Amino acid sequence: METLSNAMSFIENAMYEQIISDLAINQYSITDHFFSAETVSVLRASLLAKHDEDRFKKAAIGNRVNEVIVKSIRGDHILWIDENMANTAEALFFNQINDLVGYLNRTCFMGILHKEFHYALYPKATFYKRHIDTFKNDDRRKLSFVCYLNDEEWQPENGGELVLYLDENGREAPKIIYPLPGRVVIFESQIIEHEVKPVEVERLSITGWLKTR
Ligand SMILES: O=C(O)CCC(=O)C(=O)O
Ligand SMILES: [Fe+2]
Repeated sequence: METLSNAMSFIENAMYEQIISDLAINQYSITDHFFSAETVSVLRASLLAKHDEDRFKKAAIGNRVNEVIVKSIRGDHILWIDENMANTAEALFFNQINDLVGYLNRTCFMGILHKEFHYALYPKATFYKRHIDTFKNDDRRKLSFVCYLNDEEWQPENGGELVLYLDENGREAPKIIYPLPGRVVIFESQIIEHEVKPVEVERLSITGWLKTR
């Protein structure tokens, strides 16, 4: 039987603590090697296999009830990932996400109840113009999460930087982030405007949201 002290025992996780403190101070966090090289490599293979099977769709703007495809705003192709149908790679992904969510809820009472994730592939010359991740008719998205699945040789000239438009004492301060493999960027969905710069080389990622209610 589980004793009370077992139930309450808690192992502090330095990586998660860093994320929590970065989010509290800056409203965003960047974590390199959130996923191991092995996990990134199986997730990339899973993304590419499903893309080859033609399962991706052109991404739309708006939420699932009122979406439209506008190539002048975003040009990525996406595929939603169903946790209940996860393959081995996706199960590794969700294990780690669920661990993070459990930690956030236990330590910060964040009240994350739902999550949604999709693969994204940005073909050459596509981009995602400056936007915010919450919808007019739905503000449940609390934290935006992006994980990059590009290969190890990713170069700055490949483009596709994520730019976060931060506020520094009332002045706009763009923060440029390269989509390096295994890197995870988490930010406040309701606050931070951001964009994906045009890509020169196909750019691979998983994007998702941790949601309340
Ligand atoms: O891929 C990224 O860096 C960000 C993607 C994004 O902003 C989105 O899908 O809403
Ligand atoms: Fe976004």
